[in-house]
Formats: sequence, structure tokens, C-alpha cells
Amino acid sequence: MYVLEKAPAKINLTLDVLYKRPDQYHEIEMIMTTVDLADRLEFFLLQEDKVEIVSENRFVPNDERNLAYRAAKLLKERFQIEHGVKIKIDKQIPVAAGLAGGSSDAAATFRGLNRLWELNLSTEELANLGAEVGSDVSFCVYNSTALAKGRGETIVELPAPPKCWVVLAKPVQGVSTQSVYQSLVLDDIDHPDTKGMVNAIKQSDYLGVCNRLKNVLETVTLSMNPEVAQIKEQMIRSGADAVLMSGSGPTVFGLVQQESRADRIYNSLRGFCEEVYVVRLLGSHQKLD
Ligand SMILES: C[C@@](CO)(OP(=O)(O)O)[C@H](O)COP(=O)(O)OP(=O)(O)OC[C@H]1O[C@@H](n2ccc(N)nc2=O)[C@H](O)[C@@H]1O
Ligand SMILES: Nc1ncnc2c1ncn2[C@@H]1O[C@H](COP(=O)(O)OP(=O)(O)O)[C@@H](O)[C@H]1O
Repeated sequence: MYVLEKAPAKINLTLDVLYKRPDQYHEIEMIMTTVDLADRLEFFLLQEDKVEIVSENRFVPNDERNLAYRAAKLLKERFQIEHGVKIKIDKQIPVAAGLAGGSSDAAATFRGLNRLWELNLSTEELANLGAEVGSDVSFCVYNSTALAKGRGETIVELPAPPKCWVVLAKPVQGVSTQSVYQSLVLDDIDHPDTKGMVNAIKQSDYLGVCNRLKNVLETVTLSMNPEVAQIKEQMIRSGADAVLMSGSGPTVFGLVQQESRADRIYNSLRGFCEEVYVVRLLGSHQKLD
């Protein structure tokens, strides 16, 4: 038996940090949505009692460091599954980029194995299990647009934002999510208008969304990686309606409504940035191609 799942990348339309918690995580409020850049995961039922990860991408670990591996192990143990699984990951999302590629692979594994192993778990149950693997996994299980609270695992679904094109550009040098959170100065935060962003999304107000893009981790990553600022400036110069860094970075995204403008930004970045993508904003559950 065999099952296929798509694992789309996410971008942060807002990211606010409220305070540091006793468990060392940060209490956050952020609005995330999905874009049409996705890994493809194939799940093959094995009779042997093992989880096997196969990927041609050298940055994707094939052991317990892989979040898809951890998701599969968690389901196996929690539901005492005697079968095994081989998971083939066709990696399209850049790794360690602020696009939640690993978390989305874990979420796709929860959805895929729920079908392969016929567990009949609800999306909410899968999202709760996801929180045990990583803060962003619950959002990725829903695979839509949402306000995420807590350490990221408390999800309130939202409608899809207005349709637009998204240009993604990833600087060469990655950043560690943990070190970005650790370097944030908490009493010096200019908070995003999260409620205003929720309303703009609900009203399908494209300019309202553009005007409220804000991520409080951006200044931290900017100070570690000057390429982030260079890419932001270049995107604005070549016609993006709004630009922001996603998550802890370093990927920057720009929003535009016309495809021709997205192509112009893409072409203007190709000279000095190796990883540039033009994709559509998805924002709601998508079927496989
Ligand atoms: C910044 C965000 C925004 O979407 O995404 P990415 O940049 O990773 O895509 C997330 O908060 C990242 O989520 P995720 O990458 O799943 O985080 P985890 O594996 O749970 O945690 C990695 C480390 O980040 C820090 N962390 C994470 C979440 C949180 N609310 N507070 C934190 O302080 C902790 O130091 C933790 O050890
Ligand atoms: N399935 C996976 N795909 C990519 N990276 C993974 C995966 N599982 C674990 N990782 C590890 O997680 C780290 C963060 O990767 P990723 O999820 O792509 O980035 P981010 O958290 O910035 O969105 C990487 O250093 C990588 O080694």
C-alpha cells in the first residue's frame, strides 16, 4: 500500500513575541499562511517494524533528527502499530529557511500515516500530537491560514488571505531559530497589529494585509545577516507591494498582485541570490496535483 502527501511551506504575515515563559519557550502570537512551494512525501507500508527515511537532499537527515521520522515514531508508539513505513521525501522547500519545511514534512507524515495505518484520527487530534514534535507542526497539520498562539501550537483557523503572488528569496547563510529567539530584547519590541491583520484577512483587504506585515524577529536576524536587508531593499525597488522576513528567517518574501511584477522582482534578484521562487499564496487546504 502507498500514500502521497504534499507538505507546503508557510510564511508569517505577522509574528509577535509577548514574553518568555518559565519553560524557556516564548509566548507568541502569529498569523501564518501557506504557499505553493511544497515537498512531496510518499509513504510505503512495510511489514518490518521500522521507520525508514529516504531523501536525495543532503541537508535532510535520515534518522531521529528528521521531524518526519519523529512523527512516524510517535504514532507507532502511541497506537502500538506493528507495521513499519518507508518515507520518501522529495525536498523542494529550502532547509533552515524560516519556511517550516521540516515541520510541514512532520505534519504530512501525521496526515499520511493516519491514512496508511487507518487510524481515523481527527485533524485536531493530529495537531495535538504535532505539538509534541515541534511548535510549528500543529499549524502545518491544518495546512491553511491561522492565528497561532501559545508557543505556536494553539491554532485558530482563518479564511484564506486575498489572492496574490509571493516572491521568496533565501540568503545563503542560514540562522538557528533558537539563537534568534535568544537574542531578542523583550522590552524593546514594536508589536504588530495582529487584530488589524485578522480583520484585513477576513475582509479580503489586500492593501490592509500589506500594510500590516510585521515580524518582531526580523531586526534580530537582520543584525546577524546583512543579506536579509539587501534582499528586502531590492524587492521594494523592483516593485513589491510589501516585504517581510518569514519566521526566524532568513527567507524574505514580497507580495504582488500581478504575475508580471512578480517576474520582474524574480529577475532583479537572480543576479545575487541563488534561491528565488515565484509562487502563489494558497491559504487554504489544497488537493494534490
Ligand atoms: C520562528 C518560527 C515561527 O513560525 O518558525 P521558523 O523560523 O522555525 O520557521 C517558530 O516559532 C519556530 O518553530 P519551530 O521551529 O517548530 O520551533 P521548535 O522546534 O519547537 O523550537 C526551536 C527553538 O526555538 C525556540 N522557541 C520556539 C518557539 C517558541 N514559541 N519560543 C521559542 O523560544 C526555543 O529555543 C526552541 O528550542
Ligand atoms: N524533514 C526535514 N526537512 C528539512 N529539515 C529537517 C527535516 N527534519 C529535520 N530537519 C532539520 O531541521 C532544521 C530546520 O529545518 P527547517 O524545518 O527546514 O527550517 P525552519 O525551522 O527554519 O523552517 C534543519 O537544520 C534540518 O537539519
